[in-house]
Amino acid sequence: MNPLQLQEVSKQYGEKTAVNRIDFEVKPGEIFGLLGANGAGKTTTMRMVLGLIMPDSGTIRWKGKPYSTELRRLMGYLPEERGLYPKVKVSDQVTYFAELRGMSRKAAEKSLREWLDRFEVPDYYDKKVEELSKGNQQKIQFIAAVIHDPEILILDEAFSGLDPVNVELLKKTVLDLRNAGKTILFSSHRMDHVEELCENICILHRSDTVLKGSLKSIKRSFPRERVLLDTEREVQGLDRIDGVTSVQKREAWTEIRIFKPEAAQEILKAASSQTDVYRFQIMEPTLNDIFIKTVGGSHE
Ligand SMILES: Nc1ncnc2c1ncn2[C@@H]1O[C@H](COP(=O)(O)OP(=O)(O)OP(=O)(O)O)[C@@H](O)[C@H]1O
Repeated sequence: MNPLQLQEVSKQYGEKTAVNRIDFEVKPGEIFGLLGANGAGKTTTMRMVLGLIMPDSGTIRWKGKPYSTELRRLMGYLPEERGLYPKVKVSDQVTYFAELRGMSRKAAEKSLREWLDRFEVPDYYDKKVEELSKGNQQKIQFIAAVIHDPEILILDEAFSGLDPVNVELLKKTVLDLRNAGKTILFSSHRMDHVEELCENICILHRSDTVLKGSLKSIKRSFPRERVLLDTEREVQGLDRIDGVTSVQKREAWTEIRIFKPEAAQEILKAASSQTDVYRFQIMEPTLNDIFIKTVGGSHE
């Protein structure tokens, strides 16, 4: 039985449907991607998973059981709206959160020191939150979500505000947590992060589920409409090939958008008849392409 199961879960705010019959399960050792444009229903879904709001209909089960306050200890949450107190010391603040989730003060202090060492910021222990940069406050918020070693972790825009080095650090940490068997619900507008981390995804659009399944199979179900071409000399006439939508020269290659699969072979023919071809690749769509195709143009 999977640790997190949602069946036909719906939530209304007055006349407004925020989430409409959402259905998914997350396995242990899995990072599940919850995606959607602004206002699609992601936060509402996460708040229901956390037991902060109750669904109007449908069921949510945590390790096979309905909600109880005991579950709070099982769950860790990194909210999109960060909630640290600026004037309070990191150690007081994080150990307080940990104690709320059932940890002893001593164990929380020990764990906090270990996390700060891991994130290479041991001296933050005695600092006030307001003394830290935004990105470093984010690391502390992350530690506050995981310090009590939760089994189910809900991460909403976990890497926002972080520089590329810190993004890698936190990404690796999330992968380590996955490898340790945690069940992770991951929401982000950064499709490249979702692509790197998630095995299965669900895309919401105006409260409805519009795409769900493994990232691999979703990608295979979309046409390949991008060709990368690198040649000795510039190839003439690519934009006149039937089925070509656009030709864009990048620094190291040319990217050609097509809407007919046959156009790819015509591109190769044209290129090899004119010059040496170093690279010709028909790319599968990126998650970004898929997202824009699925919800683009008509979100809130
Ligand atoms: N407390 C509330 N009262 C009334 N309407 C709400 C409330 N919370 C959310 N909504 C509405 O429910 C819908 C879903 O909102 P939700 O915050 O879940 O979206 P989201 O996918 O998390 O968006 P974002 O990417 O912008 O964070 C929106 O139309 C929103 O206006």
